[in-house]
Amino acid sequence: MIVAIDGPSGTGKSSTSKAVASQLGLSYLDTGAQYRAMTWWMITNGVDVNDPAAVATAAAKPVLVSGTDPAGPTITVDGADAAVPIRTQEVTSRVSAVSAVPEVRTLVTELQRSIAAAAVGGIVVEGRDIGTTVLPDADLKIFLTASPEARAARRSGELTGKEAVDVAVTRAALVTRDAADAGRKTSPLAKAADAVEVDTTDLTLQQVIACVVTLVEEKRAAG
Ligand SMILES: Nc1ncnc2c1ncn2[C@@H]1O[C@H](COP(=O)(O)OP(=O)(O)OP(=O)(O)O)[C@@H](O)[C@H]1O
Ligand SMILES: Nc1ccn([C@H]2C[C@H](O)[C@@H](COP(=O)(O)O)O2)c(=O)n1
Repeated sequence: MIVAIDGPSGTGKSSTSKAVASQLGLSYLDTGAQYRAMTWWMITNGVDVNDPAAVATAAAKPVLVSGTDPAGPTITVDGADAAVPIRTQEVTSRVSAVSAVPEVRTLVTELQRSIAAAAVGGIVVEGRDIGTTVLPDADLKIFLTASPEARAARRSGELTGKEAVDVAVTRAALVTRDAADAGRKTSPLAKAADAVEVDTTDLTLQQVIACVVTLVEEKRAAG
């Protein structure tokens, strides 16, 4: 059972995918974490992320390793734990530029396919182009959506103290990132023609998880 979950930022892909994978005994892959890890490596190694040729030349250098246990997914770069540094604002603001470079996408897509092929018990893979490009033969494809207002409110709720930013600022940042991800030439953020769209705006996370679990079980029963 291969489940592809795509959608814009903050629609609940990671939370839903991890919970669904845990409940159903499947592996879990966060492909956004891989693009973030690539971006972090570029920044750390002084590569100009706004220079696609420089990014393309460097893309094969970092060794990315993803752990696929949904109870504790991991990501390392050249053996170093990258789980925390890939979530900084600096990485978030630069990841769309790095992930738009075709050479980066070719390498990361190959890695994702090899991880999915090795997950003999099945896997939930979440990202932007999983149903359209990475795993077009996935058994089930889901495309999560939510209004920009709902997504910004969710994201702002995660930040406290010094980190806290205005909801309007969060909304503007995620709309800008979605536009870059949907507008790039190579495997943009898109809904596959055969994906089931789930609008999560007015659903709780538990309702979204239950909905996706039901869709997977229906697919298994049919299949
Ligand atoms: N249906 C929901 N209702 C309320 N909050 C939700 C819902 N789904 C997810 N959340 C919360 O919204 C935030 C973003 O969720 P999550 O990280 O799963 O989204 P995402 O689509 O993976 O985002 P990104 O693509 O930016 O990584 C989290 O704090 C999560 O707990
Ligand atoms: N399959 C994917 C997954 C992610 N990306 C890019 C675009 C996102 O802005 C960025 C970070 O993803 P997130 O951690 O927010 O899910 O990575 C992509 O191009 N393709």
